Parts: sequence; structure tokens; C-alpha cells
Amino acid sequence: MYVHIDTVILRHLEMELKSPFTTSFGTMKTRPVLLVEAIDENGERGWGEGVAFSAPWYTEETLETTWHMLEHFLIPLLFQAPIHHPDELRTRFSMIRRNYMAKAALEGAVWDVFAKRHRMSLSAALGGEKREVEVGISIGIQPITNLLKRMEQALAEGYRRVKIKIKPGWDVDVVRVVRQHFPDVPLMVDANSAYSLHDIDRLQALDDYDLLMIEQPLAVDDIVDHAKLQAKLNTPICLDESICSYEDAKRAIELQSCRIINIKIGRVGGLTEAKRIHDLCQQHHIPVWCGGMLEGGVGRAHSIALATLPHFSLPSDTAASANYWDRDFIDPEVTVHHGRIFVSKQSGIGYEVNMKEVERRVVRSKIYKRAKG
Ligand SMILES: O=C(O)CCC(=O)C1=CC=C[C@@H](O)[C@@H]1C(=O)O
Ligand SMILES: [Mg+2]
Repeated sequence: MYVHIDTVILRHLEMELKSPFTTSFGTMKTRPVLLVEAIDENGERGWGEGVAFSAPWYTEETLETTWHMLEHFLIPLLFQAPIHHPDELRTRFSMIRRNYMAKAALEGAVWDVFAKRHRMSLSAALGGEKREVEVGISIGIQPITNLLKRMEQALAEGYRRVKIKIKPGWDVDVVRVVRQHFPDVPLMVDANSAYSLHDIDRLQALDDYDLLMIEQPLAVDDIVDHAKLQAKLNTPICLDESICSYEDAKRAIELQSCRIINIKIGRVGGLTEAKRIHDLCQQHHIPVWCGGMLEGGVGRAHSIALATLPHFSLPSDTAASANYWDRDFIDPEVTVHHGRIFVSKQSGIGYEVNMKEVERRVVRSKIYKRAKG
């Protein structure tokens, strides 16, 4: 069966975060969402989500660059020919350099159409096996009393792992206080590239606190210094920003730059590449987990489906919708029960897009139609 995508609709939504999210590179109060709707020749609708932020602080992409790449390059490439399987888009889009979040947003919508056309859940279409996924929570930088209170609340809600942000001057002391209050909680830190090899003493000091991992301590595009650092740390390094492709993951594994990899669909260019990285890590016994990008409900649904693949062994950053927003734009919203999300058996992403909630937040939209004939 071939899928002809006839229409793509882009919508820019602004989502108000319940509480500002602070990391080593800044604070976010609202989260822009680029919602991608793909409609095939039968009227089947699939949804994808662009996860780039409004400024290029996480990677080089922004919502604006994503929109530009979709409008001028990726949607025209998609319209060029029908597809037999979404995996084909990885090759078709390969002539476009990088712009992974833009590629992932469109590819994700096509995956949703494909799964619906085959009356399968996205999880099943990807080869997912789990009926539920374990969930962790990521807590931004905030005054220590607020951090401890938020952790207390998250653990009471059943989250299976807590991730806290660190940066120079907000690291060893904070982790020590957290450990004093929560000696046994599964705990990890995310540095978002705030350190260099000159900080090795501070990073080695974290070895005393039984952390699950230290996420992305060094430069966003580095795997060489991370290998030098990992050789001096007992705590596993988890790479996030450094891994944008299967090839990056292959090099990082060969150089022993990390012992864990965080897979994010948008960062690596889509579900097909995410699955390839998952399979590579499975072959090399490198644990993986599904990272988060403060996604809206559609991006969260895609992450949940990905996290059902067999080698995802660590809790995902796919917390409940209520952790981020007063109201998500999907029905039902994502909920977490005793630290787990039950995977929907519905076809496609497993959630309905609530157009009333979408329209409330849309600041811009545009329709793209395939020229017939
Ligand atoms: O989506 C979530 O709940 C986790 C978000 C999160 O921790 C991150 C999102 C984007 C960039 C970073 O700040 C951080 C990460 O690197 O994982
Ligand atoms: Mg990270």
C-alpha cells in the first residue's frame, strides 16, 4: 500500500508552562510548538511535532528554522512521490543537511498516517513490545527548598527517577543536599554542556553520590573529551546533545565516550533514525532511555511509542501532561500511574488532537497542498 500525502498543515502554538523551566543556558516560561498535520489521499490525518525552541540554545534549530525548512525543502520533497514505508523518508530527506527536528516533525506525521492506514498503534508499527513505559521526571534549576519540595511531590506521584540540572556553582553542594534528603532515590544530573575538562575535579566529586548518570557534561558536539572524562569517572556519562545520528552513536560507542545514550526523536531526525540508534545500542549493550523536550501532547505521544521498543531500559523523560501545562492539546492527556504510562492500543499515536485546545493556542498556521497531475 502506498501513502500519498496530499496536504500538510503547519501550526505554531504557544504553550504556557505551569512553572518556568531553568537549565544551565536559561529559563523558559512559554514553549513554542510546531504542530504538523499530514493528510493522505483518503483523508487520513497524521500528527507530528517540531520540538525546536524559540532560540537556538539546545541545538542550532529554532521554530522559525523548522518552519522554513519544512516549507521550502521538506514538504516539497514529501510531495514528490508517494511512500511505501516511512523509513524511505530518511533517504529522501538525506540531501538536506542536519535540520533534524524539522525532518522529525514531518516524518513523525507520516509515521502516524502510516500506522493508522495499517490499523496499528505507532508503537506496534515501530516494533514496540512494552504495554507500559516507566517514567522519570526532570526538574529545572530552582532554589533548593523548592527543588526538594518538587522532588517530594514527584516521588509521591510515583515517578521512578529524578533528573536535576547542574552547572558550575550549582552542582556538588546541591547533589549533596538532595542525597541527604533522598538517600535512595534513583537520581541523575544533566549538565547541558556547562563543563569542560578543566572541571574534572568537580565532576569526579559527583562520583560520591551514587548517581545513575551524568548527562552531557561537556561540549554539545564532543565525543573525544567525553571519552577522556568517562575514563576518569565511575559514574556513567549519558550523551544527549552529542548524539544526532546513528553515526554519532557508533563513534561514541567505539570511543567509549559514554555508557548510556538518551534518544530524542527530534534531535536525531525522526523515528526511523531513533530506531536505528536503539538497535545499535542493543547490539553493544549500551542502555538507552527516551529523553524529553518539554513536548506538547503529540510529541509526547511519539516519545511514548518509541519508548516501547525492547532495549529502552531506563525511565523516560515523558512525564504527565499536567507536569507541564494546565491543559494539553490531546485527549486523553498523558497521565502517569505509579510511575508508569499505559501504552494506548488505538491506531496511530494513540491520542486524539483536541482542535479546540489547539485553536486557543495557535499564533500562525499555513496549508500546503500537493500539486495534482
Ligand atoms: O521534557 C522533559 O520533561 C525534560 C526536558 C529536559 O530535561 C530537557 C529539555 C531540553 C533541553 C534540556 O534542558 C533538557 C535535556 O537536555 O534533556
Ligand atoms: Mg539533556
